[in-house]
Amino acid sequence: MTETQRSITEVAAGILLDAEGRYLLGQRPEGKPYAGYWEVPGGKIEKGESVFEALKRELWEELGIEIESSEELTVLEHDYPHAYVRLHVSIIRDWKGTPKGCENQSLSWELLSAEKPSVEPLLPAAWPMLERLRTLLS
Ligand SMILES: Nc1nc2c([nH]c(=O)n2[C@@H]2O[C@H](COP(=O)(O)OP(=O)(O)OP(=O)(O)O)[C@@H](O)[C@H]2O)c(=O)[nH]1
Repeated sequence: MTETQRSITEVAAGILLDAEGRYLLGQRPEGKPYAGYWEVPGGKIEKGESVFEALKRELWEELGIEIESSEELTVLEHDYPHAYVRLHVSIIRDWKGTPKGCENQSLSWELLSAEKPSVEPLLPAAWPMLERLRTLLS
């Protein structure tokens, strides 16, 4: 397949934001592209799913939490060697349950007011979404 024929992978990503101004990052498990990199929770949107439905499913599978609502933050695209990805990024302020690493992934709560996260490396496309969030909330 040539570059111009690359299909777009649609992804839903959810920034969990708590009352203390912290957001959640998860570490990509072994076996996935960019294993070991930190990311905002989420995953690929399946055929027939809305962004919210995908987010709800992914956050249940990955973190064991239930969400009833989300706020759209931004849509951004990133050209990776393995895929051309379009990320639909939402903010989630309310959820049921305590996030845990259901896929054995490590989790880290990070302060939005900090200059950069305490964990690294981050997936390249995670940086612009955090920038967007800071701009919105500042
Ligand atoms: N969840 C998430 N994915 C991101 C972020 N940034 C980013 O570039 N991506 C990209 O979006 C895609 C998400 O796919 P994924 O592999 O996590 O999706 P998934 O859980 O459905 O994977 P699976 O098909 O292996 O089950 C990957 O290509 C990943 O590199 C981010 O902050 N969060």
